[in-house]
Amino acid sequence: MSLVAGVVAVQGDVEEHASAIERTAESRGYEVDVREIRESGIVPACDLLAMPGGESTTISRLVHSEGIAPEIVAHVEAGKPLLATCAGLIVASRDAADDRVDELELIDVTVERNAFGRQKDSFEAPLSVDGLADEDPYPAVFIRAPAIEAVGSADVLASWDGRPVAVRDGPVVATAFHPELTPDSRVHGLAFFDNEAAFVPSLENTVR
Ligand SMILES: NC(=O)CC[C@H](N)C(=O)O
Repeated sequence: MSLVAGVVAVQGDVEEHASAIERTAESRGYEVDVREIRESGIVPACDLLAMPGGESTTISRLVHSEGIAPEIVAHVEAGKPLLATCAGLIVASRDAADDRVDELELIDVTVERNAFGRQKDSFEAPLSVDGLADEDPYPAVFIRAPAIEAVGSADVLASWDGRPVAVRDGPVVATAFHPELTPDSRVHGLAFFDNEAAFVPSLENTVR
């Protein structure tokens, strides 16, 4: 069984997501072909997608100018899984409160960019995340992270400092932190293989 995974690669920490996806798929016994997405035409062939951290205004501008944005929307509308992290969460949100971000409106949340204070620009926190394979705390790395300010129909999976930092909205799982930067692949596992609301075409008719 070989899966096709896409990592939105217009900007941001692409390699780390590609490695995390390979690790996660292998641990589940699947082969995976990871494709870096810098142009339109690749997303429709993908079973699952990651939109990484980086600089959200740049990622937003390029996914629109390259014609990738409507393909990501169609992927999610088809029920296929998307993991959106940090800047990816900002771009996928309903409202990022910044005119330079043209949101994809895939997650019913409002976010505030760079919301965790200056002394906390970068930090690691042990999080309790709903839906992970076990209950051990998840080592979450935050780098100039956004906060999720208002949650509509999305489910909150984890909070830190009284604010939601991981959510699920149908086939989309999104985090304010960077699950691709730690060897712990449970968040990728949740987003791609354990989300009952998501459909992975290549795994249809296989026992997960
Ligand atoms: N690590 C990140 O992805 C940071 C996101 C960045 N602060 C932004 O708003 O685009």
